[in-house]
Amino acid sequence: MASATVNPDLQKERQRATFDADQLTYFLYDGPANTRRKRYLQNLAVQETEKYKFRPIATLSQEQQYEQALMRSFISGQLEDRLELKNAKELSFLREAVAPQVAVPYGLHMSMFMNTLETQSTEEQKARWLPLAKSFRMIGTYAQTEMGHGTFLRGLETTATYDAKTKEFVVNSPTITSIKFWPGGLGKTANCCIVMARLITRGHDYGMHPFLVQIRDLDTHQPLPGITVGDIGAKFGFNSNDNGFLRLDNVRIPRDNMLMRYSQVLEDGTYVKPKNDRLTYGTMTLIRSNIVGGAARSLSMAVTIAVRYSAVRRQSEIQPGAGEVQVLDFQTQQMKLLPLVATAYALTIASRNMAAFYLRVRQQIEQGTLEELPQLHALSAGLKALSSWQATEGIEACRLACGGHGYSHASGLPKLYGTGTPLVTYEGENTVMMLQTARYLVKCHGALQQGQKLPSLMKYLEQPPGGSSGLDPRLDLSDLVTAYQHRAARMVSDVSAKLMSAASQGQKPYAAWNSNSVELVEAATAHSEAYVVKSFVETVSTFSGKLCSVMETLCRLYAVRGILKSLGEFMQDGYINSQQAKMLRSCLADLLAEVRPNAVALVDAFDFPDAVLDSALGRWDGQVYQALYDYAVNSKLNEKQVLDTYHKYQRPFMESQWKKNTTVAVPARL
Ligand SMILES: CCC/C=C/C(=O)SCCNC(=O)CCNC(=O)[C@H](O)C(C)(C)COP(=O)([O-])OP(=O)([O-])OC[C@H]1O[C@@H](n2cnc3c(N)ncnc32)[C@H](O)[C@@H]1OP(=O)([O-])[O-]
Ligand SMILES: Cc1cc2nc3c(=O)[nH]c(=O)nc-3n(C[C@H](O)[C@H](O)[C@H](O)COP(=O)(O)OP(=O)(O)OC[C@H]3O[C@@H](n4cnc5c(N)ncnc54)[C@H](O)[C@@H]3O)c2cc1C
Repeated sequence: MASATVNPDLQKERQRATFDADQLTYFLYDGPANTRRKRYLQNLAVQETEKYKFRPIATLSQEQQYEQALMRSFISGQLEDRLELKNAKELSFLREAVAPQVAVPYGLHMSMFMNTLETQSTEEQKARWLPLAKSFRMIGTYAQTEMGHGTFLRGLETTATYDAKTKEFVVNSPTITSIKFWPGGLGKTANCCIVMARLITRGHDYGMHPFLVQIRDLDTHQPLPGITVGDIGAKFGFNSNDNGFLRLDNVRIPRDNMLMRYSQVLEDGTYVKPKNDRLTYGTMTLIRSNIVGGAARSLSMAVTIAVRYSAVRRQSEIQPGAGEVQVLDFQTQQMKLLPLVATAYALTIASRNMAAFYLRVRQQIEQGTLEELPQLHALSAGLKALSSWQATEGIEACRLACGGHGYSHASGLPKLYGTGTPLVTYEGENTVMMLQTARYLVKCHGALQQGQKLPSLMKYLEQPPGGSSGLDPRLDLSDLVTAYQHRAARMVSDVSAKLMSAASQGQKPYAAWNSNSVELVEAATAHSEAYVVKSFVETVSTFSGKLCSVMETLCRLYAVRGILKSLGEFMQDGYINSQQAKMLRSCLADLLAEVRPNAVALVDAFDFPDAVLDSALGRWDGQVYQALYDYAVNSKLNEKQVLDTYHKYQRPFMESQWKKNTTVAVPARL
């Protein structure tokens, strides 16, 4: 990433780094060869996309955004074919550079639709559908959420009623609230979808199951009879995606359009139960695992922008008369940004472990072993929630840390927030996800009380209550992990005790659950944080040399900042005492100062090309003022010096005001 003139402050930042940022980049992208390949693909994608001179997406109408997103996918498709790309990671790097932070209408086809076909269809169904889906003859989406229900899946109202006479299902949206609402790409792009509907056969309702429903003609793209489909209108962000609605009026589909890998309906209408009825939820679990990595990447982009800008931005003095300083030299600015750099790395590492765990359990499921499914569900739900909360809050904090220019779309930060914040809601609303994790934690606690052994991830709950932390100013990494585990174990134990005590006083379990749900969410958050800290510590311990010491410092910063944010939870049972709390506060200041010289190198290591950051403030060369000026000059409003609106509205308005006082003498020039 060479540039003719790099801002001297950024240049100095890079020279003063105490470690080789490339080594960290190699870690992030799995070695030098893969890094070179990633750079090659992204450079190519950027060069190709630049030819189209796309206008910034924020300046476009909803229709234009949708059109631009489709064009970007078209460019990506051409490149993918030319390069014969198959590898999932390579595809994701290419697509990231062709459509940076653009929610493309085929997103749901390529993720949830394909995955549901692959994991929930029989071999015969796969043979029938996958070639059509892979060649984009079928373009699908995942239609689960309805107007009335997104979270409570047992409340879905869409029905698929089996008609044994014709060997068909009749799929129906019986009420306004049963209309499918929100699925990505559903409005205008998809010609079919997985409809999640309540299966009814022989008069019995078996709950939510997946069905393949064609909604548009494969040739004319016109909606089929019985289908009312469209776009749901402008949203907070994501406007390049045609999130849609779908109303099904007694639409008939063949029996074998039900995805029958796990449960089946035989020709005579007999229902065959799955081994575990939660297997139907499998696609959501995959996407939740992926969201952890997506959240980490969005936050990494935001901190890259904010840290580089803070190194370039000079404003105010620290020492009177000594000249204006880089705003990154203010301790308060370091406090805003450096823990977020640490968070970006912490989540990146956790997401890798999450992905590996997902793959392992998925392989077991393929072989019919479901033992680790509850653990996978609990971990993916908790990490999905934690990572998307931390990333969303972090992106907004980065925007605020960039002052006025952060508010401009030129900063790239509003776009990151717009595509980042729905992660909190979709694929399982975060509070609801934390409560799922809490449900598992309480179960584990109960199992422990009965003397059962816990799975490895939960072993830490076995530690005896009480005790005190060994934390001292050396901030031993294992002491930090133990502190997080102790806090989570204590919170799980406390809230479990409350539930048991409520039960012994005759309170119904559901009522006790609800009246303790704030604490349950807190306990699940503590558990998820303990996992992230442990993953971070275990990973940095595998580094060596200067990189190791830089990453250990960053890891300490993440952990110490987290303790101080929730200090009450660590001190409640006296595990951390007030002396240690004081000590941690001064350690935090030291850690900020220690990370400061490496701040720019740490974000450089994420290796985002400028086009991916799409930010005037986050440019690699630091030429932010020229970029901001270019962005301003290119505003649509500047295309003409005097706009038609001047004659249409402004002038008549001014004249109406002049009439009120005709005696004012108006000079030719002011
Ligand atoms: C790019 C992306 C675009 C976006 C796309 C979307 O948003 S698509 C739309 C995304 N929409 C959403 O994400 C919707 C979010 N809502 C849901 O996922 C569910 O309705 C629910 C989990 C909230 C409750 O479900 P419920 O009422 O059926 O559950 P319950 O609480 O009564 O628990 C029963 C048992 O099931 C277990 N279990 C649950 N889930 C899983 C799982 N995945 N795996 C394994 N197990 C699971 C649970 O642990 C419990 O086990 P236990 O303790 O009995 O042994
Ligand atoms: C950009 C975007 C894309 C989407 N894409 C798709 C898609 O492709 N396919 C699809 O099917 N859906 C999609 N969705 C829908 C999404 O999955 C749902 O919005 C999500 O699951 C949350 O459900 P909800 O909207 O019903 O929220 P609600 O459940 O109504 O949440 C409202 C509030 O109620 C609280 N609440 C609800 N239940 C509980 C509970 N049990 N305990 C405590 N609090 C509770 C929540 O915490 C929240 O604060 C998308 C949504 C968005 C924003």
